[in-house]
Amino acid sequence: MVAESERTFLGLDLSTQQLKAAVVDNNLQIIHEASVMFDSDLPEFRTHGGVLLSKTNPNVITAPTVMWVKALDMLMDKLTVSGVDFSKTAAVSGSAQQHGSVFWQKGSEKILASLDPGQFLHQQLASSFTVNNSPVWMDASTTVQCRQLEEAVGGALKLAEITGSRGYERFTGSQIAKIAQAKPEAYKNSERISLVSSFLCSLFLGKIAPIDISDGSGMNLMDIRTKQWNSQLLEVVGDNLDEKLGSVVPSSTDVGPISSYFVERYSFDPSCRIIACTGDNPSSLVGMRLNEGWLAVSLGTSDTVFLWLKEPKIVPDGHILCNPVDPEAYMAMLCFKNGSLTRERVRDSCAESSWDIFNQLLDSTPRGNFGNMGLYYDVQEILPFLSGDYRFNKAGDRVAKFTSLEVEVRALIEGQFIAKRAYAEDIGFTLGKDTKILATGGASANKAILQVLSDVFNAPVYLQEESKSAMLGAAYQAKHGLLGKHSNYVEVTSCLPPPRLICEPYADAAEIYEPMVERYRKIVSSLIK
Ligand SMILES: O=C(CO)[C@@H](O)[C@H](O)CF
Repeated sequence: MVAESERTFLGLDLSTQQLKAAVVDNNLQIIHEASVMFDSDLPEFRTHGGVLLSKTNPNVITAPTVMWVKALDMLMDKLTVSGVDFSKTAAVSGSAQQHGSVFWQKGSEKILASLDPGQFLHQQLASSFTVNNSPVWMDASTTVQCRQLEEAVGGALKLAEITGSRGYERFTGSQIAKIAQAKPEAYKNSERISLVSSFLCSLFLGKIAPIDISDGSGMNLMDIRTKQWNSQLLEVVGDNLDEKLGSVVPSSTDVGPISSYFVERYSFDPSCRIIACTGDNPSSLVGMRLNEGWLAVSLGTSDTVFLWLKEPKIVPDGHILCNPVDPEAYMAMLCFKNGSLTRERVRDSCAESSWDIFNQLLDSTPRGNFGNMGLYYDVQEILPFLSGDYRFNKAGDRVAKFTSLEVEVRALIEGQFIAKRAYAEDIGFTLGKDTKILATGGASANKAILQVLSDVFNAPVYLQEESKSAMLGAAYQAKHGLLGKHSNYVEVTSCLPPPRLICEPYADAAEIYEPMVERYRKIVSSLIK
């Protein structure tokens, strides 16, 4: 057994474009990192952005399962060469792209349990999959199967109420249903079906690992309240699916000792424990150390709002997942497709493509923007389901353009954050005096934008420096899971520096933005109908 002060934790993130890992010390400080980029480090698989695009159907998007296995072989060698002493690793956990699925060939569990430490994993597992190219989250070819799942339980809202989301093409239930319908032999010969996260866990465990409740919430198959598979939905998807999926476990579950393969090949201590792996978004919540009362806003190409919820409220286009650190709580994900690309479009058209000019224009207009409001969508938005630009003046009339560049810039930023607040409140987030906002993602470097975020939510905004929140969340989860039930995730991560306070709301923020949120809701309902 490794001494507490000496022990380390290994966290991995099997994302769309790469497999990366961090080794952290007992104080959760990174001491080693490595990554394998699928496209450039494994060119023999000929992926683009880590995936394969079908030549016949642009909606069919997969990834070679064995590529992920070979990437782990390479990653472990990179970590070994960089001097990692795996004998000190007390626990391992991982995160992975959500919704993807891995179909294990009959007999593969026996192979996993008796791997030869003298050979690479990929050499021994090359024939262990009935579906060689795993469906991944970018696939959009399962609309028929989405409707089948919705009809099975009484409609889209009912499916959302049971599983946390209405039917989505990328969700695993529809993907498995498509395999069962289009490749019945492959489905029949699959002894187990994993998510990408539980597949990664299986490689370290030396047997098929259970699906965790948080990533399991992204399948349209699991009841998020009972944490059990919904039998009506499993029946619609395929025969004996419950046996193929196995039972789910809480996300910080210690699922067993590390496989002897890793002990003998990489000198892990046999006492090293494997903690359940989970989806990249739940793992990001862990890595951001999100807690009750906090709301995280990831400002990237698309914007994502992460919420910690005590109880779920269902909105037709939000995602409710079981919480990865507190199995009695929930988390929500609200995805807004029109994020940084739309901010850049307005920057280019109003501010000569300069963020400095953009920020000057933003700072030169008052909070509330003289009563003007705007909604800007370059691509079909999810929340709300709209595309195009919509501008409204103080009188509430829709106008083709605003009177000044400054008004346009502020209308964009206020409109984006007012939408986020409206949907966060709709899904059950209660804004109060203890509310704190955690900003992350590329645009969180812009303080002028964060000030508007703070004013709209009437809450202080903190900055999450770390951009690798999913991978670090896995490393933190490894320690949290090892310490087991007695451990409190807040205490486990209390050794880390607190997020940095960036800005606080102006005193008039509440009186200005509360009416604007209500006005936003009225505008959207008038546009949607
Ligand atoms: O589909 C998603 C979440 O629902 C994506 O964030 C994937 O998890 C990215 F890998």
